[in-house]
Amino acid sequence: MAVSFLNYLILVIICLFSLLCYSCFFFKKPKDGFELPPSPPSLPIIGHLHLLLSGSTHKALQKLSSRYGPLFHLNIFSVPVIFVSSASVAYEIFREHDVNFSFRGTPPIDESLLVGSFGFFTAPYGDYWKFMKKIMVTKLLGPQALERSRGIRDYERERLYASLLDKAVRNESVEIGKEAMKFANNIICKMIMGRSCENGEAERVRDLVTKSTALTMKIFVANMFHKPLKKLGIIMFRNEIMSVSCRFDEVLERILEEHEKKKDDDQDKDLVDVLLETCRDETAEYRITRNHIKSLFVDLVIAGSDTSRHATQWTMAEIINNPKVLERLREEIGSVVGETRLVQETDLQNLPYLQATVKEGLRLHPPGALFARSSREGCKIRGFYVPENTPLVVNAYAVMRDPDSWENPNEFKPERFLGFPCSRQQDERDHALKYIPFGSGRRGCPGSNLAYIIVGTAIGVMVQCFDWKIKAD
Ligand code: HEM
Repeated sequence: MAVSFLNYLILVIICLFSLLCYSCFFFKKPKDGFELPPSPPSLPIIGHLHLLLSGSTHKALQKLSSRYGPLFHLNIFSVPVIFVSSASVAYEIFREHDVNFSFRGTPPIDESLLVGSFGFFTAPYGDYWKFMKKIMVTKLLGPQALERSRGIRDYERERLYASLLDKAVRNESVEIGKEAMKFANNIICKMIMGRSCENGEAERVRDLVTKSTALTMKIFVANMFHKPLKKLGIIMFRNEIMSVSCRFDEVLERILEEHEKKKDDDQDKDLVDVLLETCRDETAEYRITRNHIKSLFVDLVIAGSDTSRHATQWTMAEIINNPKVLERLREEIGSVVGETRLVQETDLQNLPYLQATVKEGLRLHPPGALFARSSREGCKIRGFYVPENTPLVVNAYAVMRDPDSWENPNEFKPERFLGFPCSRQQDERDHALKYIPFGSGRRGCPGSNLAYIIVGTAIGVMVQCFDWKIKAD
């Protein structure tokens, strides 16, 4: 459905482009002596656009990389986009050009709370990003902040167990994705806005996260084409994106007002309280507005909920299809936790095989299979030229299935993450470079520790307490 709509839209764009002189959209020519990375033959006007329209873009791009190498480019109309598909090229970029690629390009719709210009995700690497990252780590995602919010996750873990038990007793089928989404979303909402989440707001937010996730492809397309199309006065998918943004705005305005009504001497401050204080503080290192707070909230729930859902769902599917893995997980949990209590997040450090299983699930099925950056300045990679302001997409799916880096890359083998008998540190370093489900460098995911806890405990509970069988359609 989404693809046919896209096809229609692409046709409209092609017509527009053929009517207009598009030479003004051409990127600067490569610097003397250096060429762009290799590229497949392209079609007139649309360039390689058709290659990106398959259902599984990351797989289509992986195929192209086996033909054109780990660093190649595609032209979308006349805009070159660079693609990275091997651990060694990704390593070169994150180690030698990390600052230059710590940008994500300009957002398609400035005023939107969804990937707009107030957001953290889209913020250029600079003062605002550094200021918000510090608050995010100290108040939400760093080790001490995670320790303070453990009670929230314990409560949600019990609720997950109760919900699964209820269905099991009634012999009902379970949609793992739905349960995992609810679990992750409740945790993230409560960690950010504390009690306000209890008045049914979490459900409304979850519904909006689902709508935003469904918009992902359109946002990606809007992002790619907004530069040339803006010149024509066209902003793609504007109405749909703004409709979700406005609904987020309504929910979030209510939450902010509720926080403002709270007494000042309330010691129990959540992230929203801290950000509202910063908003009022005229001497703050960086002056933020209500829109910055709302956009950060939107970024965090979108970045954290659906990714955790995806990881839990796929890892459980692999476990159910690999009975030996399931058996070993049960044995490990049984020997560490026993049968009289529910597995909890403090157990995770003593459950290496469960941790390895989650890592392997993320390797084979990364929720962020493609993540995008943009070059601030022109630079040289592997002898090729990458012009300034050029989108660069890292294919984490291809990097983590690269046969040069992984033995039997398409097999689900959690054992590959179990300790390294000799020269441990060097092996661990090598692993870190080719294992990028959370990206890498300055703009790498700040929520990876929380994600491991959410996915690890959800899978722990599902494996410890229930038998699973795939329902035939
Ligand atoms: C399994 C779960 C998750 C996966 C696979 C994942 C993956 C990613 C990836 C691939 C990126 C882009 C990294 C890059 O450009 O190098 C990212 C960015 C980000 N993630 Fe996650 N993520 C997950 C969970 C979370 C959670 C739980 C949160 C917080 C609640 C979160 C917050 C963010 C933020 C704020 C960014 C933007 C970082 C920046 O631009 O500086 N993520 N994530």
